[in-house]
Order: sequence, then C-alpha cells, then structure tokens
Amino acid sequence: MTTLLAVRDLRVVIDGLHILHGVDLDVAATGVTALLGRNGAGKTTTVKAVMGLVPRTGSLVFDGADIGRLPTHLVVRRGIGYAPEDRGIFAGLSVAENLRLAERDSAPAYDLVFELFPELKQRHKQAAGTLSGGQQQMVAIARTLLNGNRLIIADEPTKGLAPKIVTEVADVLARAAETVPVLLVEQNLALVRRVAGHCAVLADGRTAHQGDARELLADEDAARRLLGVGSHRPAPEVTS
Ligand SMILES: Nc1ncnc2c1ncn2[C@@H]1O[C@H](COP(=O)(O)OP(=O)(O)OP(=O)(O)O)[C@@H](O)[C@H]1O
Repeated sequence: MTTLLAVRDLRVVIDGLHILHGVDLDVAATGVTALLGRNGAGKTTTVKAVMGLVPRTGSLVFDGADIGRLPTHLVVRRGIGYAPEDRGIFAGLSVAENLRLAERDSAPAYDLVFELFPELKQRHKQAAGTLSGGQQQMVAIARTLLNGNRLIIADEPTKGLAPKIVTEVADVLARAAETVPVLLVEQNLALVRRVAGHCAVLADGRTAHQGDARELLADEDAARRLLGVGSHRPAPEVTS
C-alpha cells in the first residue's frame, strides 16, 4: 500500500486531559481508508488534530511534507478537504452560497459536484438549513470536492441518516474515492466493508489495529474485540 498521509505517535491534550496517547495511522494514496473505533475512542479528535483544529504533537507527513505544525488554513491549502461531523453548513445561506464560500481554486469543479449530487443543482437556491440531513451532508461533501483536494476527510457522514440516504452517501463516497483518496470515520460497518480498503481501529486514544478492512470485518472475534459489535449486517447497496 502506498501511504499518502502517515500519522505517527499523535498525541492530544485538551484542558489537561490526555485524549490521544499515540495514534499511528496510514492513509492509503488510493480509495477509502476507514478510521474505526467505539464511541469515545478518539476518531474525531484524530481528524481534528490532522486538520490542526486541536493542539497536537507527533508526526504528520502528508505526501512527503511535514504538516504537523501547520495551522488549519495551511493544512487546507495543502489539499486536505474536511467534512466535519456536524457538517458545518451555514443554515441561513442557500446551497449555492454555501458552495461558493468553499471555493478555493480558480476553476472550482462544479461539473463533478453536480454530476455526483444532481439534487444540489436542483436545490441551489434553497436555504441550506431547510435541507434534510442527507442533503446537508451532500453539501458538506460537495464542498470538499469543489477544490482540487488531494485527500478528503469525512467524519461520520452517515450518522443519523435513513438507510436509503446512507446508501446514497456511500455511493458518492465510493465514486469520489475513484479520483480522490478518502479518510472515512464511520460506525456503519456494512458501509465500511463495502467501500473501504485499509482501516485503522482506535481504542482509548491509541491505535489498536491497522490492516485490511474486509479481513478485519470478516473476522467475527477480532471485530467484536476491537469494535464491540458483530460485523455481519446486510451491506448497503453501492450502485456505482
Ligand atoms: N474538547 C474536549 N474536551 C474534553 N474532552 C474531550 C474533548 N474532545 C473530546 N473529548 C473526549 O475525548 C474522547 C475522544 O473523543 P472523540 O470525539 O475523539 O471520540 P470518537 O471516537 O470520535 O467518538 P464518537 O464515535 O462518539 O464520535 C472522549 O472521551 C471525549 O469525551
């Protein structure tokens, strides 16, 4: 596996609380890498640390360059797009305005975005706050695809969504990952099995496992030990 982002011994302390105690993570240069772990394991904190949104120590090497001391805006400028767990959309602004605010490149990839999300084109004048949860998630992912990012980080994009919408979001992530590698924080293991190649599992702020996602999820005992759940649930249909 070729590594695009190499995280080593990542540590985060917030208000004196040690939240990450040494996370190692290799994000593959192609496809979807899944970041897994039980609630509170440190997944969101890990991706926030990559983005420079929380104070961090350790080594973060992205495409051969050290980004471990860069502030968020410079991490973004290196080509890492982030769709946060809370989606971070501007509720009072329209879909088009939300997208326009995210433009960084001189030629934003609206063709790609509207091909993947035709619904956003139809709803471009609608206030983003009146969209469904799934549509808001599409706006969050679309913003990362507008610019020529070299890595997309999506934090629990399917959280709270209806099964049909989960399938749609899974579809889009799988299609996006054909051109841009994706680091996906996800609890829906059926989706992970469907779209992910490499995976890392966190436990108590540390890396407990790294390897092939499907191999891990095929191993009932390991999945239960590392993730606390059986992994054999029906997979959502990915049509692309
Ligand atoms: N700003 C903060 N202040 C104090 N504790 C925090 C802060 N951010 C995170 N934590 C704690 O750190 C631990 C890891 O949180 P984090 O959100 O990274 O976990 P997670 O794996 O993403 O969990 P979930 O799957 O529930 O979203 C949790 O115990 C959380 O309560």
